[in-house]
Amino acid sequence: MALAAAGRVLLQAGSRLGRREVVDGARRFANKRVEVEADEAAGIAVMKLKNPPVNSLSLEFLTEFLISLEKLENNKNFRGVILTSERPGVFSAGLDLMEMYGRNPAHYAEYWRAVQELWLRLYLSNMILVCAINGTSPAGGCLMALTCDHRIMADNPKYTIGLNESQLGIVAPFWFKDNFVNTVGYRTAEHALQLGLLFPPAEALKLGIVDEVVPEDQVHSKAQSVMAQWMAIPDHSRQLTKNMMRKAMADNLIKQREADIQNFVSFISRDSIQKSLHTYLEKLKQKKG
Ligand SMILES: CC/C=C\C/C=C/CCC/C=C/CC(=O)SCCNC(=O)CCNC(=O)[C@H](O)C(C)(C)COP(=O)(O)OP(=O)(O)OC[C@H]1O[C@@H](n2cnc3c(N)ncnc32)[C@H](O)[C@@H]1OP(=O)(O)O
Repeated sequence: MALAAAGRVLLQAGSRLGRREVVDGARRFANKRVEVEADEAAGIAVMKLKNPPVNSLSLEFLTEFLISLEKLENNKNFRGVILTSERPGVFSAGLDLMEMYGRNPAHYAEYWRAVQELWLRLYLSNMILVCAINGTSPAGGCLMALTCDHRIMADNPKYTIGLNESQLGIVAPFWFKDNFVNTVGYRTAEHALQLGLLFPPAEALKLGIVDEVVPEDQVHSKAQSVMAQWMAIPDHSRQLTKNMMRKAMADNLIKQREADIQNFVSFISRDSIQKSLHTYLEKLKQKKG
């Protein structure tokens, strides 16, 4: 119920944005920040993150992404989604720092609800989610990948993935942590989260953050072939199994959703945290100069 209500709010927000949907022979639809190549006959869609310059998860992006995902969820012909970046090199730079810096509490609350919604929708999706990680994927970008059923990363040592929040002076919330612990195990998570480590593909593979590393030009073909393997499993048994594995962790957030929002708002509003974000943003700017 809570999920459905939040979804409606996002849909309303989406229509307020007034984006015109572009339909190309019923096989492609796009809003400004997400491009969907939908092959209804095959039952597979490719969702491309398209929020330049670095696919940060801004409120507008989250709204548009959730609307696109819901369209696919509501069409029973779609059984699988491949998530990837339209801009090879960066899968996603994670949460949009500008949504968490210098805003008011009401904005922080709205933003955090949308971040929760993204995680819940992806984590509990009945569809098969394969992540084709064709670039760097820190923090919220890594979290998006962690919600998927299978992760394939491009073999480029320049790309990294992980939960680096502590390096920014912020803390990965409990549900980021739980998703990470369930993927890599407690000790690895404890170590990586405290240090805010980002891992290149080979190390990410060793730790189980990703399932496969393939040459950069094969990420998409590999994602398609993995999807074909998963599609061969009957939906009902796969979905029931997925739900059995994931429901408890998602319920844990659902039951304390409002408290988690309040925690986030009071944490992110602290002067000390705003100062840390300011310093980090300055560092990102200086890197350029
Ligand atoms: C007790 C606890 C209770 C409650 C919990 C509370 C806690 C808070 C937890 C919040 C969780 C947050 C998770 C996150 O996702 S935080 C975001 C982490 N992301 C990063 O650290 C990535 C930062 N970016 C980079 O490292 C690089 O940009 C990247 C490697 C991705 C790409 O490099 P490239 O050289 O290609 O581009 P840049 O020149 O660096 O960037 C281009 C412009 O984009 C801006 N930028 C980059 N990342 C972000 C971002 N995440 N959000 C907003 N903007 C971003 C960058 O500043 C450049 O801007 P301009 O200078 O061009 O204006």
